[in-house]
Amino acid sequence: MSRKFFVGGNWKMNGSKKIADELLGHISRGPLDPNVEILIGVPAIYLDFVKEQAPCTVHVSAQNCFKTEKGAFTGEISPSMLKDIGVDWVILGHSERRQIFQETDLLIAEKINHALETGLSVVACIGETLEEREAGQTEAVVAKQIKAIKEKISNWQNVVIAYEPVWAIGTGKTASPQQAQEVHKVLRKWLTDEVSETVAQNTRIIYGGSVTASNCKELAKEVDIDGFLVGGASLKPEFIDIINANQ
Ligand SMILES: O=C(CO)COP(=O)(O)O
Repeated sequence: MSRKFFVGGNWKMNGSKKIADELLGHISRGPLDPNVEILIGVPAIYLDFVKEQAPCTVHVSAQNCFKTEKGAFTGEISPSMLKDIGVDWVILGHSERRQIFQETDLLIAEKINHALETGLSVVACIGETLEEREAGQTEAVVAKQIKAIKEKISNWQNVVIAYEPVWAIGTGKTASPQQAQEVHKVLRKWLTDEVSETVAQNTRIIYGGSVTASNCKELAKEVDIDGFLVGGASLKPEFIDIINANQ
């Protein structure tokens, strides 16, 4: 199994130049496990600033982008603009985009396709709400979300899947290692059945939702958890401990 552990920090709409300097300071001082691929998802306005200073081993990522190269789409940024400033990654389909900005499965899939075609790598987020979980629909919901993506893309090589149950995001209520593993396993089986065994074995499936320094080690032990997408704790020094969860 060759999946490199992957830890992303999603700053969401937080930070300032001063805070970015501080966070980059923590990351630069490390120590960072060399066997971990690291990403920071930065507000678009600070991408250039952060890119200038981040260690070259850390991927600097956008948190969103649109589905076309250019045009009359006021307020949007395109994958080719990201490439133009040297940003090679984007987080797409985050539940906050889905819920607050009403992004649909189809729009997200189109964005992922265009980002990949432009040469970006993508962290593609999926996950069920509390209501859906309580109704026993978790597997059906994540299958529907991943299917929408599959229908628009042909190459999974530059895709990391982030399973982020909505009820665990920003709530302090982490999925237990067993709960997370169960869904990751379902997703890997889905990839085996619907895409290929190779894609299933090679695609990282990372977990997000109230990951902290104190719960990351237990989560990291699960066979199908290949890393994390971290919100709140990525704005704190403990992000380094989460990067090093496997040590
Ligand atoms: O949404 C998340 C990462 O994208 C998770 O956020 P929290 O870690 O703050 O729960």
